[in-house]
Amino acid sequence: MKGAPTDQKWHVPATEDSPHEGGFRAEIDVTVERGGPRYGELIEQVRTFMDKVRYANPTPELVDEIISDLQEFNAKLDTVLVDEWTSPSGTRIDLPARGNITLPPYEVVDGGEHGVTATVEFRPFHLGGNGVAHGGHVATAFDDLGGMAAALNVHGICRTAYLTVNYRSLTPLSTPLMLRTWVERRDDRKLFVKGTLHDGERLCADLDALFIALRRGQA
Ligand SMILES: CCCCCCCCCCCC(=O)SCCNC(=O)CCNC(=O)[C@H](O)C(C)(C)COP(=O)(O)OP(=O)(O)OC[C@H]1O[C@@H](n2cnc3c(N)ncnc32)[C@H](O)[C@@H]1OP(=O)(O)O
Repeated sequence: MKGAPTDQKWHVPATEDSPHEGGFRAEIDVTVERGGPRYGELIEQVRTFMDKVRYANPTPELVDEIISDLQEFNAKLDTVLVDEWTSPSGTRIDLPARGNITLPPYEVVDGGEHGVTATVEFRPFHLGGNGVAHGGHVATAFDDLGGMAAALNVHGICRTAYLTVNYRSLTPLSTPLMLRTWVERRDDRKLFVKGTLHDGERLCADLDALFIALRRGQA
């Protein structure tokens, strides 16, 4: 098996309280409570673990030991799996990147119909090569924060139709960067979104994207 796990049950069926099956919910059930007060520390430990894995050259014995520890952690989490809408990872709006472990951690400093401004710091595990960020992770940050600008503009969830990132200069790791996104033009359900990523005064990348506002109940 390469590239994706095929032996996992990822699908959690909808219930009456969570009638989302087959769809992309129009609202996100955000929270500052699920997972408890130390949930952010858990996410941070996971990110730190990924940083270490990216740069470690472990002995085979240490690999055996860590696999065994991870199997124990995974068995613990197997007992508390829920659906994507109620998992704190992605819905904890009080945490960087809503506690979403898959996103580069960002902190929104301003957001509204006019756009979003956030600080973002690519972690050591976001390495592309030669000590700088992988372009795909830069695109991920733009997708999420571009999508957020679109969502705030229409007060509803939007989907990416296209996303063009121009890489203007290298994007450093472990450095607070400034990411801005805004809706430049709206044409009914089409939101033309622009964005920039800066390291101080230096432009690292910019964004040209189209997001489509979903119709109610649209998958
Ligand atoms: C606190 C919480 C924060 C919440 C913040 C959370 C932010 C998360 C953001 C993450 C966003 C994602 O990654 S979403 C995942 C990545 N994206 C996807 O998987 C999308 C896959 N594609 C689709 O599902 C679909 O193609 C859609 C939804 C994009 C569009 O389908 P549709 O709804 O049926 O609409 P459709 O009629 O086709 O298109 C509507 C209009 O847009 C135009 N259009 C559509 N696609 C394109 C295109 N690629 N390039 C040009 N134009 C296009 C059409 O010509 C049409 O124009 P006209 O004839 O009207 O003029």
